Amino acid sequence: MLHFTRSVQPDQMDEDVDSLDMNPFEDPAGSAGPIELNTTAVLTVDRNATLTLGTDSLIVLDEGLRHGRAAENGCGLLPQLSKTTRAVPFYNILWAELTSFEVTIHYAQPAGKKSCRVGYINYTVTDKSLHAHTKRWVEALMDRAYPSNTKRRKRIKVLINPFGGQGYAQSLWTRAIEPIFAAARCEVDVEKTAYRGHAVEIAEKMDVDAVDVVACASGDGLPHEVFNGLARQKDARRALRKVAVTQLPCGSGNAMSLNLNGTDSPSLAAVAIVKGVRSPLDLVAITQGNNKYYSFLSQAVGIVAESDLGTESLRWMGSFRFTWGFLVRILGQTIYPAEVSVVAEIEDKRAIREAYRHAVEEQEAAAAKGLPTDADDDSLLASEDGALPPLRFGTVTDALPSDFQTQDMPNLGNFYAGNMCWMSPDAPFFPASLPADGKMDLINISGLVSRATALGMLTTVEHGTLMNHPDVHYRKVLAYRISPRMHRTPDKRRIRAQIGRWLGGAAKQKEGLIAIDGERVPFEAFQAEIVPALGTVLSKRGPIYEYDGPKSS
Ligand SMILES: Nc1ncnc2c1ncn2[C@@H]1O[C@H](COP(=O)(O)OP(=O)(O)OP(=O)(O)O)[C@@H](O)[C@H]1O
Repeated sequence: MLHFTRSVQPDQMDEDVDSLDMNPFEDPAGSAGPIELNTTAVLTVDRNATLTLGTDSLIVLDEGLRHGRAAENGCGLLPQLSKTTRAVPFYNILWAELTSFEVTIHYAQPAGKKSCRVGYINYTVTDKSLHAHTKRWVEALMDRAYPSNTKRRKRIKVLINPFGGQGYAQSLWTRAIEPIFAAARCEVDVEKTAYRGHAVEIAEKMDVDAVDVVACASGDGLPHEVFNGLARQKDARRALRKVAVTQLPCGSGNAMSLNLNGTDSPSLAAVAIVKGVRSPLDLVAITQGNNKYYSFLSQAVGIVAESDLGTESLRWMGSFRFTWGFLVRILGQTIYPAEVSVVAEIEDKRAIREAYRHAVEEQEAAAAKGLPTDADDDSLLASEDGALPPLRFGTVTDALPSDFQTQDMPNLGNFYAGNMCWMSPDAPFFPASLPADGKMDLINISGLVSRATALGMLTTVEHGTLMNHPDVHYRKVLAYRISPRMHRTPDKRRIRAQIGRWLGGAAKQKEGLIAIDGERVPFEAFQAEIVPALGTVLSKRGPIYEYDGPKSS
C-alpha cells in the first residue's frame, strides 16, 4: 500500500555564485514521447501508483498526487509531466534502497536554475509477494542511476580552502554540498587547508589506494596544488592515475568546475562529482629556473595576466576589476614584448575545428558501443613505470631543441595558453581545447591592433568566437618557451603610460606578471610542454569539456 510521498525541504541554499545558462536537470523524459515499458520496469506500489523505469527517467505515476498529496508536491518536488505523473531523470537519482518493505529514493531536486537540494520519495510495499520483484527493480534503478562507467559511493577527500573566493567555502560545503554527498552514500573525509601549499603536502602524503577523488572546495588554486602534490609521490604516475582531482566551485576562479562539471554552482557540481566519469587530463610540465611543476589550466603573459594579477589594488570593484583592467590596457594599447619559441602541431584554424569534430564523433561512437566499467586501471599501470615521464623537450635551462620555431615579438599584446575551454563563466577563450588530445591551445595577439579591433575582439570572447578573428593567432602546440621582457616606454609617452598604469591598478607594479593556473610566478623565462593524459579528473562526457565546441563563424 502507498503510505506517503514527500520531499525533504532543507533551508533554501543561497549560493553566492553565478551559474551557466544551462539546466542539467532538464527532464529528458518529459519530451521523449511515449515511453517503452515492460513489466520488469514497472513497480506497482499501490492500486493507483506505479514507479516506472523510463528511457532516461524514473516516472512516478500516482493518482494520489491529484488529491491529498498534491499540495506537498505543488512546490516543484518533481518535474511535472501531468497532475498525476512526475519524472526524475536518472542523472538526478543519488540513491535508492529497499529496507524491509520500504522503497526510498533520494534524488537531487532542482532549486531554481542555480542549485539543487536533496529530496526523497518513499513508498511502502506491503504486498509481500512483490518483495523479490521490488529488490530487482531497485537494483535496476541503481544501475540506471549509476551506469557501469560511474563508481558508486566514491571515497572522497574534501579539501576546503576557508579563504577561497569571498570566504564562504566552509558554509557552502555544509549547506550545499555535504547533504548531496551524504545522500549518495559517498565516504567523505574533510580537511581544511591552513596555509598556502598545504594541499600539496596533503596530496603528497595521501594513501592513493584509500581515496578515489580529491574534491577541492576552493578556486583553481587548490586543484593545481593537488596535482603537484600527487606528482611528488614516489609512485607519481600511479598516484595521478588513481586519484581523480575535482573542484567544488567555492573560489573566485572556478574554471575547472565550469569545464568538467558544466557549472560553477557548488550543489550542481556536487551532483556532477557523484555522477562523474573518470577521465584522463593532459597536464602541462612547466620549467622555470630550476623549478619544475605541472599546470592543468592556463599560462598567461601579457594582458590577461596583467588584468588578473595586476588589478589586486582594485579588488573593491569585485569581479568587474578584470574587465576594467582589460579595457584600460586595451585602450592604452599596452604591449608585452617577448621572444617566443613554439613546437606547433596544428596551425590552421579550420584543421583545428576539424580535429575537434573528429574527437566528438569518436566520443559518440565509443558511447554508442557501450561504456567501459569504471576501474582504477591497474592493468594499465602494471605495464607502466611509476615514475613521471621524462621531458621530451628538456627544460628552460637547456639549449633550445631544433623542433622549436623562434620568433621575436616586440609588440606582443596577449600570450595565452590553455588546457581547458572556459577560463571564467563568460570567457570560453579556448573553444577547441580537449581534455586529452595531447596538445595545448595557444593564443597570440599583437598589442598594436587598433583599439576598435581590440574592443571588437573582447565581445567575441563570450561567444567563443575569438579564435576566428583574423588578428588572433590560434594554434595547437606541443611545447613552447617564452622569454618575456619589460617594455621600455618612450619618453614622450611616459606620463600617459603612468596614468594608464594608475587607472589599471598597477601604479606600484615594478615588473611584468606571469600567471600560471591563475597564480603569480616570477617574471622570467619559462618552458612548457604537454604531458598527455598524466592527470585524472571526473567529467560528465569523458574526453570532451562542457562546451559545444568551436564555431565556424
Ligand atoms: N588557509 C589558507 N590561508 C592562506 N592561503 C591559503 C589557505 N588555504 C589555501 N590557500 C591558498 O590560497 C590560494 C588561492 O586559493 P583558491 O584558488 O582556492 O581561491 P581563489 O579565491 O579562487 O583564489 P584567488 O585568491 O587566486 O582569487 C591557493 O594558492 C592556496 O594555496
